[in-house]
Amino acid sequence: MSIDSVWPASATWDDGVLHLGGLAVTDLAREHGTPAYILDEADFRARAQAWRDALPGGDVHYGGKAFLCPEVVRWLDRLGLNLDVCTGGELAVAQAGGMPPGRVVFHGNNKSEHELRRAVAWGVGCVVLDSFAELERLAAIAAGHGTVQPVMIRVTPGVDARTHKSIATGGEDSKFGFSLAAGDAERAVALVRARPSLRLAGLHSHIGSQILQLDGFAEAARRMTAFARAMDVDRLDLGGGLGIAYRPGDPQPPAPSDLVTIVQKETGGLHLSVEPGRSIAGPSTVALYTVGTIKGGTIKGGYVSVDGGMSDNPRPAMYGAPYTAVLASRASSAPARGFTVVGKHCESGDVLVHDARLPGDLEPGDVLAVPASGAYQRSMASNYNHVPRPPVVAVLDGQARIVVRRETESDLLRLYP
Ligand SMILES: Cc1ncc(COP(=O)(O)O)c(C=O)c1O
Ligand SMILES: N[C@@H](CCCC[NH3+])C(=O)O
Repeated sequence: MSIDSVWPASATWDDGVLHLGGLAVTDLAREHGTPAYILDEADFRARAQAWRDALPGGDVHYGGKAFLCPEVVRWLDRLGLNLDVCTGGELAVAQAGGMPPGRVVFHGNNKSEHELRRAVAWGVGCVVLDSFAELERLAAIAAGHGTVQPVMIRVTPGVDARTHKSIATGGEDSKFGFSLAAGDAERAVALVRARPSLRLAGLHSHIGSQILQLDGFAEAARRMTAFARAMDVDRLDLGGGLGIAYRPGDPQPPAPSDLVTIVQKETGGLHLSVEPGRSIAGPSTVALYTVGTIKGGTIKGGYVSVDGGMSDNPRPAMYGAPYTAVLASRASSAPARGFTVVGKHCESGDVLVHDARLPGDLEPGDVLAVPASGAYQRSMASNYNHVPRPPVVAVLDGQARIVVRRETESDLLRLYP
């Protein structure tokens, strides 16, 4: 199966049973339970490597918010990727995974004093400044620590990324960054240069996420390059944002090398960094669910309830994100019917797939597979209704390894004094 397909590279089908990393999902579901995220390790690494290869002279910082655990940090480290974190929690995972601090970039529009102190004390390679208040806070912390902290300035370039409004970040009206148009970005450059405890290491922009057309990246690169030249800065970080296909019929996203080529036409000789998250993690992982109940299933549609839901994938409820679900545990020749695949939460909006086509003989106990489940799913999972969060199981060459274990009710009860 091609790496561009909606399924991970190792996916094969044998008599109606999906195999990932050489293992039948029926066996994985039996051993690890459902819901579960099955991560194709080779697929993840290949996508990370494709970014690394696309930008040999620059830096690739994996956007850890898409999905992070210590094992993934170790893979990235060995592949020569750096890491973008945006909270103290993500920083802690970077530390736990052994990422050298100099290869960590620390983001966030409201980093706490405590988070900034930790970042400086650990020696993170770069803090991306997002506000004037933070600039002064960090300058004081670094001075107190007796260090000179490298920083980038996050610039809002005023570019429409053509994505869902909740995940667009580069327009003029954004909670992120310093406005280019209002002159805030220029003022921030001057202020950083006036603070002996800060060193300007570059300029940053990130226009949004799940972007499938490259023109927004090109426009951002054009504006950022002009600004960098005007400010005499020679390093640009253009953030993440490349989208993925969620359903078999979706347009194939551009390759990392396509994006880099387009952007480099604008940035000329400037040193370039990128921060891909979704395009590495998203397609690598398949979510498995077990069918519990079925209602209807007519031309008008019925409901298939599975054992997970908006707690392990809030994206359909939050962004109207489209997904597909397929029967993955047996062959069926029954004609397909329309179903809404829903979760087990007390919420009518608890929908995983709005317009699934599933065999009419679907029954409780069948396993459904949802591809493209690796980004912003486990990382955004919640304990709504006191549901323990699912595990992430990495598969490779017939071996399965738990890289995030399933939460238990004891984990949840431990919170209560
Ligand atoms: C600053 C920054 N960098 C990188 C990313 C990763 O983006 P994506 O997962 O869309 O590649 C994000 C998330 O949108 C971000 O906010
Ligand atoms: N959580 C969003 C992406 C946010 C990107 C982070 N800045 C999603 O699920 O699509």
